[in-house]
Amino acid sequence: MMNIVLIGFMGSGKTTVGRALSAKSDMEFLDTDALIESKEDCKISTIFTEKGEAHFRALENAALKSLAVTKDKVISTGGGIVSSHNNRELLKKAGKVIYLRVSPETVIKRLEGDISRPLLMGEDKLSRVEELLSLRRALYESTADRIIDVDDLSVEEIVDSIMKDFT
Ligand SMILES: Nc1ncnc2c1ncn2[C@@H]1O[C@H](COP(=O)(O)OP(=O)(O)OP(=O)(O)O)[C@@H](O)[C@H]1O
Ligand SMILES: O=C(O)C1=C[C@@H](O)[C@@H](O)[C@H](O)C1
Ligand SMILES: [Mg+2]
Repeated sequence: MMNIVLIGFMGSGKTTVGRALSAKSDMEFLDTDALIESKEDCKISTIFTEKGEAHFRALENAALKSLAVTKDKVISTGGGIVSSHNNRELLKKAGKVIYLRVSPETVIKRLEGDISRPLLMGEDKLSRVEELLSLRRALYESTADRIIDVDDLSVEEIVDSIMKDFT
């Protein structure tokens, strides 16, 4: 089977849902953020502070390219991966793309106290999330084969909803 690729904003649950989907479906799990951290042997927050966002985006594009040749995997992505046109093309080629759509309020609730997401570190997080989402919303939607509104769904419900498409 082709890959299942999860996209969506920070805190939408791509990593959490991807891992649970992998466990339930017996498909291997890959996460672009985790691939970058292990290849660079460095936390994403450190890559951002020491090398900058542009460098991180180059690493992310390379990670995604390396996944384009895989199959039968569950692939979770970084929240900003849709920002580049090349990435959007690679995502569509990589497999069935599922957008986990989340509201800004849910993002804030889920990531309260989190310090691992460098783009959400300053004051007034809600405005920051709304601003980033307004730049990305259309990109997530146009890249996705399917959209799931996840605000009111448990991880298990999301996993089951995705698996229904493949049985
Ligand atoms: N459906 C859900 N219901 C409740 N909590 C959830 C749900 N999905 C994810 N979470 C929680 O939200 C937090 C963020 O989830 P996760 O790290 O999977 O997001 P992500 O989309 O991978 O974010 P990023 O883009 O930054 O990698 C975690 O604490 C996770 O347990
Ligand atoms: O939304 C984003 O731009 C990001 C999301 C995370 O998954 C990481 O890829 C990184 O923190 C950047
Ligand atoms: Mg993640």
